[in-house]
Amino acid sequence: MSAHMSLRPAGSRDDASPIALRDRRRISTWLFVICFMLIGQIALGGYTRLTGSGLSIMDWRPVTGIIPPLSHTEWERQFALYQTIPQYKILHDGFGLAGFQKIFWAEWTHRFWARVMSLALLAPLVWFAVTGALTRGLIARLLLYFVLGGLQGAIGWFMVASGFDQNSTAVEPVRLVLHLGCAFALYIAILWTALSVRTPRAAFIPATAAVVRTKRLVWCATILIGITITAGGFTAGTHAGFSYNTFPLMDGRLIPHGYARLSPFWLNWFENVPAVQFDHRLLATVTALAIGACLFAGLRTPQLGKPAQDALMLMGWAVLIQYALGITTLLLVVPAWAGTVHQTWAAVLLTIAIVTLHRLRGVGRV
Ligand code: HEM
Repeated sequence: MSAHMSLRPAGSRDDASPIALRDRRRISTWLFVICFMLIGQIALGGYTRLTGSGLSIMDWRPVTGIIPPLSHTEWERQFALYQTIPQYKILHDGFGLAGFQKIFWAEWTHRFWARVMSLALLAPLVWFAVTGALTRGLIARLLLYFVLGGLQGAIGWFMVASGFDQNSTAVEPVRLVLHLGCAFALYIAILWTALSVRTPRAAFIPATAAVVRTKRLVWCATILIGITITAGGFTAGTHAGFSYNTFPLMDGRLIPHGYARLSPFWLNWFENVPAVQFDHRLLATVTALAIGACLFAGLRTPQLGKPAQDALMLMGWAVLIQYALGITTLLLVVPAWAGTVHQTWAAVLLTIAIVTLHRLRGVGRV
């Protein structure tokens, strides 16, 4: 927050925002909590997928589904349903009711957390709206996020349903990526709103050539993070992390044998395991280099100001950690903990990139 704003008494309105300062703090803190909960949900989603738990609840009851089985008969009914799908026979055959309950609770917790989040968004939204703390524009935007959250639940079900098919033992990779991509898109939107409510007035940064170049680089790096995350979704969806468990070579070669096995060529990027894994490695490397370029340009440009430079430094550390987590996941052949941390840290890296872009909003703006 700028010194200009902090000099104003609590409850006063800043020129750039019709919302009172005290309310802005409360509203943005609430939205940051939602963001934090969303990162938790991304982690839970990763854990559910990596433990093979995602197909354990075979019906979709958005409201009453909050109640887990309460009797032995109901547990048996749910288990019997699960035993009819191919995944049970291939992945979990003979694991008994206790084994089923374990995977059930993972999926149930993922769905439960989604319901808790929707309440955590709706209840304060109604309160803030009724007490006049929100502008009409913000109410409309937050209601839209609520609806999109519901849609995300429906997309989740659309993904899960693809795993019940008689010919499949897992969900369709494209649907997995859709579910993951929409989660990240909604997360970015809520985070951006939270940041903008907290700091409606962007700090002025002179639009020198070096500043403009750095901002463009940060945009490129952020888009690359998004593309690498999508490629990570296909890596997870096709189970590509379970082969070629060496780095940097894949089966002794830089570009794996059989990269272009499928025809038409573009199909390899989505369905061909060696190509999918190679692409994710390559994109991750290009992303890390792009962030390195942002740092190189940004740290030599004092006009950017300390907040933007600090964010750039964090981005550098975050991508190094993410790269190392990716290699760890691969070399250890995707244990649930490593895959979950790798997926969750992708959200942290994206968060830092969005915060950096937000701090660069004021380039050329007086
Ligand atoms: C900027 C760097 C990176 C980003 C943003 C990133 C992002 C992601 C994401 C989001 C996923 C999970 C997608 C999902 O669960 O649906 C994933 C999966 C994966 N990534 Fe990365 N990744 C990066 C670097 C790397 C590197 C360097 C490697 C290894 C060389 C790697 C190996 C893997 C593997 C093996 C999986 C599949 C794990 C599984 O089945 O759960 N990643 N990545």
